[in-house]
Amino acid sequence: MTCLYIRNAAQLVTMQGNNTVARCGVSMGELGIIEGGSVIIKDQVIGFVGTDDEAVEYLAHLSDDVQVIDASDKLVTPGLIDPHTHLVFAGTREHELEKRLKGTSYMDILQGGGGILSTCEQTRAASKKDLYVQSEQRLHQFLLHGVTTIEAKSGYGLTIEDEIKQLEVAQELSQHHDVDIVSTFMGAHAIPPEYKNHPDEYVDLVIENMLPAVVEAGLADFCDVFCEKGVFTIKQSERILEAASMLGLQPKIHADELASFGGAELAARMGAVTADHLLKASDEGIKQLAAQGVIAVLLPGTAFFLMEKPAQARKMIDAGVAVALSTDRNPGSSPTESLPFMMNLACLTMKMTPEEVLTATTINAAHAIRKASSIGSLEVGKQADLVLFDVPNYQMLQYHYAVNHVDTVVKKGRLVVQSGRVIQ
Ligand SMILES: N=CN[C@@H](CCC(=O)O)C(=O)O
Ligand SMILES: [Zn+2]
Repeated sequence: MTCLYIRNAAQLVTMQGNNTVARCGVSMGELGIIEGGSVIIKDQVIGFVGTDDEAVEYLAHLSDDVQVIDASDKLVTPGLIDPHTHLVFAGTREHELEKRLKGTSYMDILQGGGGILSTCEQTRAASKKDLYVQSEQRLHQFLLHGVTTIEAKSGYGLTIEDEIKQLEVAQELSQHHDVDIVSTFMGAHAIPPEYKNHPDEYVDLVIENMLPAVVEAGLADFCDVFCEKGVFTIKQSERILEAASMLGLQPKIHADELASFGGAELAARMGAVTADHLLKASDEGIKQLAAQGVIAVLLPGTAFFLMEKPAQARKMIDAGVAVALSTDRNPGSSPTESLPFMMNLACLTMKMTPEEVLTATTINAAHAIRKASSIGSLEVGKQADLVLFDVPNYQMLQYHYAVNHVDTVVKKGRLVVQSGRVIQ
């Protein structure tokens, strides 16, 4: 057997420490850096993490062949994790950008039958094959940006068949692509046009038909709801998430994105795994998220692209909320796979530190999808997902911004990106 020896990194960001729960407060600033650090991978798993002198000693006792990757002028981190995407959908919505630039709001577009509903129309019309091919291209982009695991939501089907179709495509992609996918059922992403005048009947359909079908088919781990003024009410969101929890799906909430609506408070009350967006979260909501250990998944690219004020990340971190970051990849409010650019925006628009953004896209993002026991840090026994960035230190990722610094990606111990190109 051949093992992979990543040698002598300028900086090795391990995220070692107490990783039993998501990090909050000062521990979001602790990266567990080893200067001149090395990692040795055997059989998809990390076998050694330490200084290069220690690595040489460790290798002396191994009889395996060794493939060496010299990382001496590079930054090495855990594979980045994106805990909030709407990966599987058909088509694009560039015409909406022009409308928004001229003053029409995102919500006006949705309420006029466009936005999510126009993607829903295109997704319903698309074959599984089409959806697979379009989503696969997005996954390639994620990988090129150092992302090795993502969460992906349904929510552009809004019928049982079309929601299942999206989730099946995500499952097939996860089986065949190097990026791992964790799935979330989001039948409550919008009220479909056929239920426009009786939304509670759609909520009943989600609860009585869609949820059991999704669970029966084993297609999702989480359930999410777009809890927002003009979309799903607090009461409707609560009903759906309670029903989902009863069936074993863990709750997540699109909360307080466009209006202060009590979404953060609902997330805390329900013990949701995450509350996402939170641009308009109230002070009380922030306090309750901290008290209940709900992870805030912040999406600075969405605020940027919708030209809204970003979430109050500093206030949240100072209040003790554990923060994760994500692209929110979708065709309307965040058409990008660049998680590194989201990290830049988190620093530059929300004043998160370079240390905090790395925590938010590794170990805290792993907690946000309940995968922290296997990914999110470089520790012996964990899955060997790593990124080599062509920079000498972690601060450079935020300073030399909006540039893709990814050189090499290792997924489950295998080289999948080299010199910035996907290896087929
Ligand atoms: N806000 C709701 N859902 C997505 C946007 C989906 C879309 O516009 O297609 C979000 O998280 O931003
Ligand atoms: Zn979203």
